[in-house]
Amino acid sequence: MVFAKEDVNYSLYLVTDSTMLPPGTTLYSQVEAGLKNGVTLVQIREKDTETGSFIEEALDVQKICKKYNVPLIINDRIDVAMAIDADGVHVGQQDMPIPMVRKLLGPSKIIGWSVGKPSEVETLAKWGPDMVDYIGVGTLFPTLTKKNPKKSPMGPQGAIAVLDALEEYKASWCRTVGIGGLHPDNIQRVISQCVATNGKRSLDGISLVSDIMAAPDACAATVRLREMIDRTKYQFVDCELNESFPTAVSIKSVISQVSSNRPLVQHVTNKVHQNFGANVTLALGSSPIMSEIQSEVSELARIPNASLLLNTGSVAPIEMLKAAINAYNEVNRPITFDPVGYSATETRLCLNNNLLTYGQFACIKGNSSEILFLAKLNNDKMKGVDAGSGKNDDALLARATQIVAFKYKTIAVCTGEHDFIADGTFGGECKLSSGTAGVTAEGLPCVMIENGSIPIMGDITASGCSLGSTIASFVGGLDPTGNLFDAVVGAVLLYKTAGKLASTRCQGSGSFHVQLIDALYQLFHENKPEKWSASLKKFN
Ligand SMILES: Cc1ncc(COP(=O)(O)OP(=O)(O)O)c(N)n1
Ligand SMILES: Cc1nc(C(=O)O)sc1CCOP(=O)(O)O
Ligand SMILES: [Mg+2]
Repeated sequence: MVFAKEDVNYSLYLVTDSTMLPPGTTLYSQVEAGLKNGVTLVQIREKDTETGSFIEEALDVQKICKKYNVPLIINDRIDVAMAIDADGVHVGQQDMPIPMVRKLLGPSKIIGWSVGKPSEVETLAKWGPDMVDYIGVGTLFPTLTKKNPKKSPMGPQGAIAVLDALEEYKASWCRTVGIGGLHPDNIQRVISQCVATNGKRSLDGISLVSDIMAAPDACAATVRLREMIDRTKYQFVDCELNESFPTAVSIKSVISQVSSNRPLVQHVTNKVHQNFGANVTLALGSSPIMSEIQSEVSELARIPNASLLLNTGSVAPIEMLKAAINAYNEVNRPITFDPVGYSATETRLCLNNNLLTYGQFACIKGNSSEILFLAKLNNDKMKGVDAGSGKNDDALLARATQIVAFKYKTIAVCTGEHDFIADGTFGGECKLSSGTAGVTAEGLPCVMIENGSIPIMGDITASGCSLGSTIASFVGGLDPTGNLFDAVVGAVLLYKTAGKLASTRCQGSGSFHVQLIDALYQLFHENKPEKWSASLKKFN
């Protein structure tokens, strides 16, 4: 049987490995369980099997695939693929060159190629549409399955670079599957985030080994994977993600929800911010906990209305930070991410990029330098952890905010004299192949908040960090019917109004600290957003 290439369904692509079979299972039982429950493509990959046995196994797997009308791909071994008339092969950068593979297999067979960087896309584009039919984009996340890996994990941002290259080199025929460390806890985020910058394509499928091959119940594992892949809504927080334009009424509602729900706001943050952040949180009717204890993050995340503020000025070990991200993502509780001093040092850059790859954030907040760098629009080394030197125009900052929101499918906040807030969540929509239907960063909802400059804000410690506390309180206090964008915008409007009010009441930076907490407390409990001095306008 020859499968028409355009009919190949890459959505759930099982790659076999008999070295990880649980007791009581076989290569065939795992493959059949997968095929029965939604696997759409199979690759036999048995790196430690002699040729004779490999052919026998391949023939038996082929029989099962035929029962389910699913194509069979052979890993590495073109000779075996020819010998059993398989539907195609998958080769990597160190295997037989693609043009030779195509010459041996002929035009109708499916050829897959491992791709880890844009330059390899340029090569396949030069070969043209008759060579590579799909690419395995990886290694996305760390995995123990592939022995002596030659590539370090690329994360969703690395996959985006590969998708962008496919668009740049106009390789429209080439399909894509993500591979490497894919499991139910990250599949939806991968489908949601791995979108070409032009919005015109996302991954065509999820390819994996251990989640099925090592599963004691491969049927249940496949059912769960299939359900995750087919879900077109990535509800990473239990509140509304639909597009909104915040109003005084909607922000009033947010504050009422925060006030009645009294969220627990776990601060993992720098020492300078801890005390002031706790007092800001209390002023906002919320309950702070400054815990960096790894063993309790799961319990804290499960407390009703829990919210995590992850400020990477913290000195907590990265294992604790990752455990916190996992814990809150696992229960769909919001994480506000503040990549303090994002690029000030190599250490911070590496840490922040590692964490950005590791989890889904409800909000990413930064000053203009951090946001510009995250958006790759400004490679200037930052001056310390304060905003970089030089004045950036509003259009540039708005665009940078939209780019960050799009890249991480989050609410992005850029703070400065004017604040910019962009919503890149797409209402939680996530789909294989079609990307964001051509919607790009520039098309994202973006608002600008003005309130005149408040120079004294820069004369106290933790003023920027404490906006993070405010955002984390607001997003944590939402009801399930509350709107995430409303909460973030409301938090920034309140914080800026309080800063302006405090600056008129204080005698200097010392009293400004106190006045800022008083102003936050007063404005929050009054809950009259229509009277706030900070103004909001649509930036696009
Ligand atoms: C779907 C898919 N993607 C990538 C690979 C890796 O292939 P390769 O780089 O050739 O490494 P080995 O699998 O041969 O170890 C794959 N097999 N399938
Ligand atoms: C076969 C393979 N190729 C990879 C690549 O990056 O090219 S990663 C990988 C193994 C993936 O196994 P698991 O789903 O168990 O993480
Ligand atoms: Mg190979």
